Amino acid sequence: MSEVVLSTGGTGGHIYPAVATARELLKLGHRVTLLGQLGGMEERIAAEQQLPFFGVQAGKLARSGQGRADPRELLRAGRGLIEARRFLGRLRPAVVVGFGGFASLPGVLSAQSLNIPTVLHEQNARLGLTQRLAARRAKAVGTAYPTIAGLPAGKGVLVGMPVREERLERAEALARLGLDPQRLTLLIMGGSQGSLALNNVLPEVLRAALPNGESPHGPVQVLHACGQRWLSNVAPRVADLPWYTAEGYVDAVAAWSAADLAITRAGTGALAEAAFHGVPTLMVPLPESAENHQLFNARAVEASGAGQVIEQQHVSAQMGAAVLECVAPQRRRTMHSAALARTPAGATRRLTELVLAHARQEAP
Ligand SMILES: CC(=O)N[C@H]1[C@@H](OP(=O)(O)OP(=O)(O)OC[C@H]2O[C@@H](n3ccc(=O)[nH]c3=O)[C@H](O)[C@@H]2O)O[C@H](CO)[C@@H](O)[C@@H]1O
Repeated sequence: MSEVVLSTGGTGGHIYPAVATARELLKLGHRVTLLGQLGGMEERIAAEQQLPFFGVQAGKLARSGQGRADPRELLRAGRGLIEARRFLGRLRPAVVVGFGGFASLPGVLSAQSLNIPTVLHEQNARLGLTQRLAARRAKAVGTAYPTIAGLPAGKGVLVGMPVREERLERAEALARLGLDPQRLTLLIMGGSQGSLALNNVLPEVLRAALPNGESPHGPVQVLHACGQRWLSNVAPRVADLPWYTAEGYVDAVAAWSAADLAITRAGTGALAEAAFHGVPTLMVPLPESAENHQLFNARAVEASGAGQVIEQQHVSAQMGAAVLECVAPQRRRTMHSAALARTPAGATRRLTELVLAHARQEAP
């Protein structure tokens, strides 16, 4: 049995893979602690999931990946390093796993300074800032994509992105969501908060592209997960369209099980779920994502044949035609197979195995 510390925080994209790995380690009889920012989202999620948590201060080393950091943030980062070092020095875990994001930095760098083995998980197709600082001294970097920009040679091991490996029958999923089984289902999912840029244009673009919800390849319905705070803006604009449903937040397992095609941002969480469910995606990368990593994610999926990139400034002009092309049966089948070929099934298990392979053996 090993003591494992999982260092994570900041956004769901960094936290949920850590939670999945922690659960798998517990199942195997190991001890785990989540290490993150005091008062961060990770502290709340750890409590909900009943996982032990240790909080330290954390600070951003750069503003959105560019520019100089705020000196107060640097001070917090420095204090976090001292606090994490003290904690790890006492606990002496067999391995520390870093999931990226500024909140994971104190745990990973202080583990490396104490010669505790570290393994990283990079969720995006471009190595994030925290991971760049830690990759050279890490034992290995588990990756969600086959090729990662900025990764030192010989460190990467493709494990995939941990996702909820649950699937519903299409008919059951459609019934749960109150959707019509006779229509193809187009899911719009902008990320956990929705996407203002997609919300602003897609209702009108799709109204024009799919008159009465009809396409040359059969009737289509839209399920638009627009984000809770945008619902009062989006819902009235589609209230007269019986084939267009706007929801603040949808049950992701049901939505992906029902979908035949999706329009998404290019966060790895959503893209990995799309692959698990075999759903082709028209991806609109978030231009403001740190160091434009979503464009790297989207290009990787596009290269696999499972999706198509439409940059944000071209959504109004190009999305309608792209949807009509992708509902054509032959194109949809090809993209569906390419999506399934990217399945992240087993990612949690593979990452856990990688972590344990580098854990220091306890003295007999
Ligand atoms: C803005 C930003 O920088 N986002 C990053 C963040 O993703 P972030 O966590 O913001 O977004 P993702 O697309 O990765 O995941 C969104 C998650 O929300 C769920 N969902 C969404 C809407 C809904 O109605 N119901 C629902 O359940 C989706 O199923 C998915 O699991 O971390 C990811 C992994 O490091 C990165 O790839 C993303 O680029």
